[in-house]
This record gives sequence, structure tokens and C-alpha cells, in this order.
Amino acid sequence: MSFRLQPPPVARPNRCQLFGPGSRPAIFEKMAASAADVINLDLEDSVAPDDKAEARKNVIAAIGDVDWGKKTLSVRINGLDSPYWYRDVVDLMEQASERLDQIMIPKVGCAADIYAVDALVSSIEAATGRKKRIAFEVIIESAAGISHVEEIAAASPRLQAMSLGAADFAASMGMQTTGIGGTQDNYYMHRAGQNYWSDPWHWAQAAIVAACRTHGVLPVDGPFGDFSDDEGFLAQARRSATLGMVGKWAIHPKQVALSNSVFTPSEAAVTEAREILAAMEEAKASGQGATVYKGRLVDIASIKQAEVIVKQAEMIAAG
Ligand SMILES: CC(C)(COP(=O)(O)OP(=O)(O)OC[C@H]1O[C@@H](n2cnc3c(N)ncnc32)[C@H](O)[C@@H]1OP(=O)(O)O)[C@@H](O)C(=O)NCCC(=O)NCCSC(=O)C[C@H](O)C(=O)O
Ligand SMILES: [Mg+2]
Repeated sequence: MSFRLQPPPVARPNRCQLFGPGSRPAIFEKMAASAADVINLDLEDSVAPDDKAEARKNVIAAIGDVDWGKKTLSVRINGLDSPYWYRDVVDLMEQASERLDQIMIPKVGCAADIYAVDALVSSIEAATGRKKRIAFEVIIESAAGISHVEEIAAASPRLQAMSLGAADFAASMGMQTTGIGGTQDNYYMHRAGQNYWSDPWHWAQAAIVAACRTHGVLPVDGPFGDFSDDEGFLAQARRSATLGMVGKWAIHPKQVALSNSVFTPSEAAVTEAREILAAMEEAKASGQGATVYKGRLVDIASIKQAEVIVKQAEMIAAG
């Protein structure tokens, strides 16, 4: 470990973030009743320009009126390149109840984007005497965002989570696809008459995970657009979990259970992790730094790996 220690991220369950357009208040109660850990009420791209003002009012009313239980309640504001974002922030901060936990900032391209929103939010918090300090989540979904991902992860102590937005990311990068996440037909290796599909999202996800882990931010996988493809969603989510991401968005309620199933460590995984910890306790007691568990090497690094799984399970169980 470096002399500079890796800070832990906030301890909040974040297995699934369920999105819903702010212009569709009829689904807000359904979102609140879902098993998602995080709710993202959207003012951005799922809301048509003519509906922006009405959506903002719907969301502000629902933050106070709906029982959101213990969920993290987040609102996605419009991008800093739009004429809407400042009004989103001002109205939310001045009018929404203290139940609001987080503002999600889309299409961030550099640390200054977060600084701008932070300055506005901080000023309104001070002026209005709001007690709950608003958290931030950002979406990396542009060439600039991924190029500056580390400075973005370090940009504000408010920052709790960072998502990959595959659709805008693909557009910004000029990728030849209209798919949102998942396998892309033309991204394959070819050998001896066989095609082997590779993962075009992998490198961006890995960059996000590294930046997030360096700065104590939760890395989250964004949307999987084809909500009729459960197996595709599961495969994408499992790859994300294996890479170190803690959860994934749901753009349809049926994706919530799929996401929770992947990002909740299985009983078998938790049992194995506890057994590794016990084996290492025994090894340490006899002065060893390494031992054998089920025929494979486990050592001091294995303790940290096992602790990731046990801590995740304990945090989810604690709700
Ligand atoms: C995708 C949808 C438009 C589908 O809506 P709908 O046609 O109503 O679906 P169903 O008929 O299958 O709905 C079944 C029941 O579930 C309720 N419902 C629908 N959506 C939601 C929801 N999001 N949360 C809770 N409940 C929901 C319906 O009312 C039905 O209920 P019932 O009649 O009682 O059975 C819709 O799901 C939707 O709008 N999804 C969210 C879209 C969104 O927010 N998009 C923005 C995030 S993705 C993005 O922005 C891209 C990203 O930035 C990037 O760049 O990658
Ligand atoms: Mg987007």
C-alpha cells in the first residue's frame, strides 16, 4: 500500500439504481415500492424539453410527498451545457424537502464541472440553512469525462458515486453502435473460423473503478438498454461486479431483481470468504503468512479480498 491510504467509500447499499422520468409521476410510488437501493428521478434525457419545468415541479413535490423508505433518493439534473441545470439545482435546493439525498450530475467532462455545481449547492445550503449535506453522483459518458476521470473522482468531498453512461459515452467516442451496454456484434476476435466476442466497455469501466477506488467513490455500471434481454443484462452485470463495480442501473423495474441478484454476494461466496479469513487466522497464529485453502494458495492479500465480500454482505444486511 502506498503511504497515501485508499479511502473507503460511503457505506450505502448501491446494488441497483432505478431510473424514472420526472415527467411520469404515475410511476413514482412504484419506484418507491421497488427493491432498488437508489432511486434516480430524472430531469435530463428521459424528459422532453417542453416538459422540463413540469418534471422539475413533479420531482420536487414527490421528494416530500412519497414515502421513499431507506432508499438513497437522487435527482439527475440536466447537463452543464444546457439552459436547465442551474434552475434544477436552485429549485431543488430551495424547494425540495430535506428527504433529498443526492444530486446526479450527467456528462461531466472535468473537475471544474463539479466545482461549479458544488459552489451553487454550497451557497444555497448556507443561505437556506438546509441541514442535510447533499451528496453528488456523476456520470462519465463522454470522451472528456473518461480522459479526466481521476480528477473528476477527486473533485469534491460530496462525491459518493460515479456511473458509466454507455449510451452517451458511445456517441461521444464515435463508436459504431446504437446498443446501450452489452455485447456488440462487430467487437470480436477471429481465430480458426470462430468469432470470440470481447467487451468494448471494459476499459472504460476499469478506468472508472481505478479512479473511484483511489478516491473513495462507489463505481457503478450504468444502463443496459435492451430490457427484454435478461441474460444479456446478467452477463453485463456479472462482468461489472467482477471488475469491482458495486451496482448497476435499472431502466425498467424488471431489471431491479436481476441487478440485486448479481451485486448481493451469494451465501456460498460469503461462507467461502469467512472460511478464508478463519484459515488465515489459524495460519497467523502459527506464524505463517500463507496457507492452503481448498488446494489453493491464500495469503495476506486474500484476507483483503475476503473482507471485500464479507463487508459488502454485512453492509447490505444492515440495510
Ligand atoms: C422503459 C420504459 C419507458 C417502459 O415503460 P412502460 O412502457 O410503462 O413499461 P411496462 O409496460 O413494461 O411497465 C410495467 C409496469 O412497470 C411500471 N414501470 C415502468 N417503468 C417503471 C419505472 N422506471 N419504475 C417503476 N415502475 C415502472 C409500469 O407503470 C407498469 O406498471 P403496472 O401497469 O402497474 O404493471 C420505462 O420503464 C421508463 O421510463 N424507464 C426509465 C427511462 C429513464 O429514466 N431513462 C433515463 C436513464 S438511461 C439514460 O439516460 C442513458 C444514460 O444517460 C447513458 O448515456 O447511457
Ligand atoms: Mg446519458
